[in-house]
Amino acid sequence: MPRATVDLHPGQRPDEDPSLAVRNNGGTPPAASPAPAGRREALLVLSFGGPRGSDDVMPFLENVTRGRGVPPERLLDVAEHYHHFGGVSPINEQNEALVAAVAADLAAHGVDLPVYWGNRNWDPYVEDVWQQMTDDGIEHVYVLATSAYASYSGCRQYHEDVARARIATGGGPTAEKLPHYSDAPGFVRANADALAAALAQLPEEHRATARLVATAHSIPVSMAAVAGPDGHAYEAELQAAARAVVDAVEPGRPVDLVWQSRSGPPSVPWLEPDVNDHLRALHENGETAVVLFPVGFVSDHLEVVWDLDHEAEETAGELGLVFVRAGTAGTHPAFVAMVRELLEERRAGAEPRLGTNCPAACCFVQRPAARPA
Ligand SMILES: CC1=C(CCC(=O)O)c2cc3nc(cc4[nH]c(cc5[nH]c(cc1n2)c(C)c5CCC(=O)O)c(CCC(=O)O)c4C)C(CCC(=O)O)=C3C
Ligand SMILES: [Fe+2]
Repeated sequence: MPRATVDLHPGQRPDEDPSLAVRNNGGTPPAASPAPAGRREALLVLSFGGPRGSDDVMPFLENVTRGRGVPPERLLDVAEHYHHFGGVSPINEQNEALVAAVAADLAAHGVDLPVYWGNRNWDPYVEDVWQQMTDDGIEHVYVLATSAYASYSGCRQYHEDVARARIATGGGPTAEKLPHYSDAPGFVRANADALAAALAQLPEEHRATARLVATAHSIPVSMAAVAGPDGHAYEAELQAAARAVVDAVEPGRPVDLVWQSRSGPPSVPWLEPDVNDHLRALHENGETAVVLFPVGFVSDHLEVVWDLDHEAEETAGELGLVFVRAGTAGTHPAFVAMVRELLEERRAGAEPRLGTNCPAACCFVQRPAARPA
């Protein structure tokens, strides 16, 4: 079966072969050569997408889960979460705000580069924005995925989105995905400031003792096993990010990493423990207050505003746990500046200091075949 992705060999550059979709350096540093002078370049913020109203919800969910073996009961459940907000996902507004903040920051720093936005699962689709960039004469695109971590869902699938868009448009600009950035100082700073603000919201008597709990989207155990070049990079990067965020607030304070928003059929194992089970365990251990910080998400997605602010908060309430949920990176100036730094590092052809590049072949997951209708 043909694959809709293109792998580069270590050290190979997309410029050498315009049919190659995504520059991916095979785990070696990118070639230390600056962007060719006069090349028309752009930044693309590439995201997940989300519905804009109730009529969009089911078609959006069908886009997300096509061929993924997600049971219909789970889909109806998640549809209800969206309907609770009038079918409007918060993610679109958040991406618009990020694009505006990044464009303003680039302009303020004299970087003359247009910023585009496209999604995997909903309008504006990546295929359409690719056509737009082609029509605008863009020759090369740097791709910022709105996901900070390794894994098929958070990294590899965004490479596939670019490849699909290039196939749909017969080429268009060459592209390189900026590295995932969970360890970039700007990302850590943004999350640390949010965590500090959340701690400050706690009643005084709980501030020093509240349990700090980082959360991230659960993924299937099989997907976690092949994340990153040596496997398990999703969990490892999350552990490191949770640690770094807490250390920036209060060095050495204990932190737990737990999982939220599991999907898929119950028969398929996903990363555990679930955040709600973890809250119960904390309560049994005598904890009285908890600060949750969703370091696995770059903005307050539906999973954050529903699964944490509604479900986890309710669990905490039942247990009598004092509960505060910290914010996400969003448009924190340090996070916005990080985007410029990642970009400038690549444009200058400098040795990369920030982020992690996945080798071309990692994070592949053998998907179950689509179920017959
Ligand atoms: C690792 C990861 C991220 C973080 C990295 C990244 O950001 O890319 C993420 C983000 C997101 N996931 C989102 C929404 C959904 N994810 C689903 C399903 C799934 N997610 C998975 C993983 C991840 N997902 C997986 C393994 C599945 C099972 C199906 C499959 O194998 O692909 C489903 C189907 C219903 C369900 O079962 O939940 C929905 C609706 C939204 C938009 C939210 C909004 O509207 O604000 C965002 C940002
Ligand atoms: Fe998801």
